[in-house]
Amino acid sequence: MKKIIIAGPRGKMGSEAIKLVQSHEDMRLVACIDRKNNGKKLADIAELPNLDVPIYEDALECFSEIDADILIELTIPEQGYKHTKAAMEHGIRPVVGTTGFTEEQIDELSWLASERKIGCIIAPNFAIGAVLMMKFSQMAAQYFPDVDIIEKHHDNKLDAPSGTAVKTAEMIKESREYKKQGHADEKETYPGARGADYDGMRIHSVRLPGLVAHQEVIFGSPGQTLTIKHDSINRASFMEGIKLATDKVMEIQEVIYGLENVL
Ligand SMILES: NC(=O)C1=CN([C@@H]2O[C@H](COP(=O)(O)OP(=O)(O)OC[C@H]3O[C@@H](n4cnc5c(N)ncnc54)[C@H](O)[C@@H]3O)[C@@H](O)[C@H]2O)C=CC1
Ligand SMILES: O=C(O)C1=N[C@H](C(=O)O)C[C@H](O)C1
Repeated sequence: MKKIIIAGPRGKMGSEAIKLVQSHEDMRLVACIDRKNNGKKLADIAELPNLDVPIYEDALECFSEIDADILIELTIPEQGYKHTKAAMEHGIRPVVGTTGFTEEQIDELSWLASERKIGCIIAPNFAIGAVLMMKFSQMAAQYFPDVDIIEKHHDNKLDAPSGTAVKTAEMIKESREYKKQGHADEKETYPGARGADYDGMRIHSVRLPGLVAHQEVIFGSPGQTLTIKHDSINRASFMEGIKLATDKVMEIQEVIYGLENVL
């Protein structure tokens, strides 16, 4: 039985993750970390399930008092990093969905995990379809070095580009020969028109109400284009990946960055 703490229980992902834990007999929710409601139980909060599970505002207090195996981290970048680091320092294995961590932060967490010999999984996207979209894009980039990534999300998203777009670009970089795209003399009439530059390829972030999480990777070469596209139409799409990660994180003693390394 894996004892689980969820950070961000009132969020769109956190509330879905509570349902995930409740629906599996090999997992038990033992606490939540929220930015308010300290000392209350989940059952005291109208929008949360009727569970006798304590809520902590202070992650350190939670990790010291609660006997847990895994932290499922689904909050915001700055806080998520602190929670992840502190969890490992308390012997609790993080499964991190929160995006927006810097490369340096991921390196720091990798070092900590190796030193403490504790597992941690950081996955910018837990949807299996999104992982396949990234893998297919990595394959295609071998033959099509000209590529634009267009990610589209709801307008409550804090980080841009999305964690998925960053991971896609990193994976493409591994198989694509460097190329600075577009016209050598091109100029932006309005700054940002050509998107973010990652290793010569372009990333565009769309933020609109009504969207959930969507990405298109468009490749072009003379006379043809190839589009690889994935849509999450609701947050249930991420739950199978979170479940896989909670199983895997118990077996490893390092940071795994990306669900493609778990499947
Ligand atoms: N890896 C993946 O597959 C996915 C990752 N995400 C990421 O997960 C994170 C959460 O996404 P959503 O649930 O959509 O956002 P949300 O805005 O609905 O929820 C975030 C929650 O974090 C809570 N929070 C903020 N500061 C906190 C603190 N100091 N302590 C505890 N809780 C705090 C907020 O109260 C809120 O309930 C984001 O970073 C998002 O990019 C989202 C969807 C899928
Ligand atoms: O904030 C979101 O919603 C999502 N965030 C992740 C990201 O940044 O890639 C995963 C998914 O796209 C949903």
